[in-house]
Amino acid sequence: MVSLVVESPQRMSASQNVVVSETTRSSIITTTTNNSSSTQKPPTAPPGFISISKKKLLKNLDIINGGQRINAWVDSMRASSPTHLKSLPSLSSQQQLNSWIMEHPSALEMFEKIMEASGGKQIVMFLDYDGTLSPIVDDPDKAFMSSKMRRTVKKVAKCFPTAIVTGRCIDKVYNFVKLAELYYAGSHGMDIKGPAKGFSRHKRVRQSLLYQAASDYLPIIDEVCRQLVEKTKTTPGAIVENHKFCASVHFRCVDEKRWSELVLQIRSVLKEYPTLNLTQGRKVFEIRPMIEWDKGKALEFLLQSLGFGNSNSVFPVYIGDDRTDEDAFKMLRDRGEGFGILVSKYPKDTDASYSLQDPSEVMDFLQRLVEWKQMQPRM
Ligand SMILES: O=P(O)(O)OC[C@H]1O[C@H](O[C@H]2O[C@H](CO)[C@@H](O)[C@H](O)[C@H]2O)[C@H](O)[C@@H](O)[C@@H]1O
Repeated sequence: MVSLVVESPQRMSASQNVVVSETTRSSIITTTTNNSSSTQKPPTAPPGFISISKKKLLKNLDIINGGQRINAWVDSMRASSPTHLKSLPSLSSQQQLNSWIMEHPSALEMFEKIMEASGGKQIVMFLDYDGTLSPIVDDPDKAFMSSKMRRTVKKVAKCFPTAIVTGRCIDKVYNFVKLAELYYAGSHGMDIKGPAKGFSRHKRVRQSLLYQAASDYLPIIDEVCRQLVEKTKTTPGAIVENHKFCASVHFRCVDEKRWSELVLQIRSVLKEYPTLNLTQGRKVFEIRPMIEWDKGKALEFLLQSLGFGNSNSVFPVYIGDDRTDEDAFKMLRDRGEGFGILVSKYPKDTDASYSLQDPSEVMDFLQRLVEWKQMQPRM
């Protein structure tokens, strides 16, 4: 049994409540209601009991429940984006790593075998952005991809239909990638665009809209982002990003001592929005509409748009590093077509079949893919 370093072990909804039984509590606390008439005095509690109004009791219960939830969030924040296996004894961590690698071998080492498995089917490439095409950095606005990576992705797109699937909004990711020939699924797949008709390699053309799964949420996300900016401004290092159909609150640069304060701030905003979900990525909270749509659904939608809906002649390959990429890995496993590659140096619980260590290995893999394609006889 391998014990794993999991980036965001819990997927919790902001509206999920830990239920504390009132029956148990009533043995130590008696409650009084606020709707008793002004002439009626609330009954006094017998000696040894505390008298507390129902309103106050509910508030206190919420603090107790909230406290438990906040600790769970902070634990999960601590586990997010591990950078080393320090907490594990070195020998066993090496054994764990070896055993994980056996289960999720390097996509570079298995390259020939993977290509053999594609068996002449149409390869379609899906690429996550942060941590996959660009290295993870402190400032999300400075997550640039290298020119070499851009040239490589450009070559990949000449060989195979290629899509960027990201948590960021399309405009932001486009500013980093700058390739009009790609498909883009932004806001965790809730905003999908394709290369514009009449696309020219020489001039920038607007992508054409294919699907927006959460268009109703646009004003809500805008409002929530404004409130989150306001609420978190007293927490140094917190960064709020508006991704149009979803939002992110970064804690990579927030002092660990202030994490619970940040969770409280986020929760105090989200409690007014029961249709939004709170999940966690790499040192980031993700706020998303509570709808049945994710990167896996976006992948399926794109395959359908490309004419491979029920086809068994397609071989999709998805490369990603984060928790939200798991929905796409799972989709491929369930379809029994293609496979996922997880970008990680550390063992993680994943539905991906293969692994690559970091964006530079992703680039090597993509380059080999292009070379392999160029060697194939033309049909
Ligand atoms: O789906 P992705 O493209 O992987 O987007 C997920 C989040 O990526 C970005 O945050 C991550 O990268 C930042 C820059 O390297 C890093 O500072 C942060 O800690 C990472 O979580 C993006 O800024 C987020 O909004 C996305 O949700």
